[in-house]
Amino acid sequence: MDIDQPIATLENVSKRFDRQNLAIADLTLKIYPSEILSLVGPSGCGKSTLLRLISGLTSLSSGTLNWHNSSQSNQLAFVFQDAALMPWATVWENVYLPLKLAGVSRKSAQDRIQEALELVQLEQVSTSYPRQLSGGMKMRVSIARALVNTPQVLLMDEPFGALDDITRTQLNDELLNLWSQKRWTIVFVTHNIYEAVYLSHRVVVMGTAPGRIVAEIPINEPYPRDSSFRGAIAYTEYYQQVATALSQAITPH
Ligand SMILES: Nc1ncnc2c1ncn2[C@@H]1O[C@H](COP(=O)(O)OP(=O)(O)OP(=O)(O)O)[C@@H](O)[C@H]1O
Repeated sequence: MDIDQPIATLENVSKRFDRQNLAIADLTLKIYPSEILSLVGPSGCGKSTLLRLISGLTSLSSGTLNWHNSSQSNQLAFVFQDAALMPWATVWENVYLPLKLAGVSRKSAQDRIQEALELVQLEQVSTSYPRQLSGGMKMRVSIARALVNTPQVLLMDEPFGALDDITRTQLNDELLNLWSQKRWTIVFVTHNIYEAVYLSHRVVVMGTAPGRIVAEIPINEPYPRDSSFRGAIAYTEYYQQVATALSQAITPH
């Protein structure tokens, strides 16, 4: 695949929920293969709406969304902040759910579930129930459930927003480690600037009223990234760049 060619292009996209509420206005964005793209912005600027537009869960009011290889639009997986696991079902059963819904038998699903659980290092707890797991482990189950369908594009809506800082840092590292193996395209919504800088090739800063892009900040730091990046001056400088763009984002234009 040509990495200079976007896999998806949103052009002049707007989303209006009702007459008063223009959630997103005239937004243009290209998404490239295997990139990690973060969306940051003040509450209500339309980050989740944009993710839902990309996923096709919400329809555009105007503009276009093109998947340049039509099969890619079918290979999306969503991860939400709330792990949303079935409490009465084991880890294995929770990860099996998308395959079950797709009509895959338990026997045929076995290997894929095993691989997904190994990826997030949960194969030891496959027979545990969600109540027996920590918040970080629940989120890993949620990620395994997204990965079991072998998506090409992961849409993640504040997946680590409810976790403590140490667990978040750990899961950021695990996500990058998984990404280096699988090279999905990831669109990642977060309120945490450090997280956005650490993970991303590109941080897209959105502003409110109406929801729009105010800055795109490339993070020109090679992968693999680790704690040495977190301690680097460049990390703080990127943080400042994003923070400055964000402070402009909340000023009406
Ligand atoms: N289903 C809906 N019906 C009506 N309005 C909606 C709907 N979904 C979102 N909105 C509105 O669209 C705007 C953008 O909301 P959205 O949830 O996308 O913002 P956000 O940037 O993700 O916010 P947060 O950071 O608080 O999660 C808000 O004004 C919100 O009230």
